Amino acid sequence: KEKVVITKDQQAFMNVILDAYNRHQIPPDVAKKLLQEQYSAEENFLLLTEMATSQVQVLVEFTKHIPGFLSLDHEDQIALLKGSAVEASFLRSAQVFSSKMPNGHTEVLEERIRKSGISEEFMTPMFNFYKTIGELHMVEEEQALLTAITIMTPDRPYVKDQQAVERLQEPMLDVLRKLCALHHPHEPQYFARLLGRLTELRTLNHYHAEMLTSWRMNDHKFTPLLCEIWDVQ
Ligand SMILES: O=C(c1ccccc1)c1ccc(-c2nc3ccccc3n2[C@H](C(=O)NC2CCCCC2)C2CCCCC2)cc1
Repeated sequence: KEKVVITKDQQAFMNVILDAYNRHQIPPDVAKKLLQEQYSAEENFLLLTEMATSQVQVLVEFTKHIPGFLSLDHEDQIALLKGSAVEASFLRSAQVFSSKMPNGHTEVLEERIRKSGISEEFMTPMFNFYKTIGELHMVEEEQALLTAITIMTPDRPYVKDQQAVERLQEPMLDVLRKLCALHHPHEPQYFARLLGRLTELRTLNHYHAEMLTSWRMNDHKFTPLLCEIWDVQ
């Protein structure tokens, strides 16, 4: 059984990503707000668009600190951000949902989300994703790396130099694999399960526009940034 060793360079690389991740996260105050009271579908949709708009802004800041990102072709930088923003917001939502809350609060939060206005058909896949992410009990390094790996996915639409993106994603996958072995020594399949969540994310991404336009309310207003990111309107 070979000893898993994280090199000093990998540790430094990891710290850059973790530091950027912790500095660029909107506070999970959306959960607090939701626990306070039940809002109408319109108010919830507005809350979602506000949260998602500020999350895209912090996602750009986080991404700029991923080693090598700023040296990519500028159009590819945009293609990677555009291609990963929805997945990053579901990943962040899952992390907010599975964060430690006082007893019974998660159930209230789930109830509020179920009644928020999202159409029924998307509840199961969304909560399946949230619960399987919660069951992984990721440490923050794993959360930060998983978000960075999601962003640095070579086969997003319109990416021209996929090899350049692969070269940036690989070192992050290497560190993540080692971290999984170190933090979850009794779960040899943990790394594979983590990457399996990225496949689930792509499924959610696949029907995100339909999810948004099927919110149970009439005119759905989006900010210009979200129209761009969400492919709506
Ligand atoms: O329909 C959705 C969608 C979004 C983007 C693209 C396609 C569909 C769609 C709908 C809800 C949630 C969603 N799952 C959550 C889990 C826990 C806590 C809040 C959550 N939310 C929403 C939210 O604010 N998410 C933020 C979280 C920070 C990062 C940006 C996103 C609120 C919005 C107010 C009403 C209740 C849920 C997440 C997603």
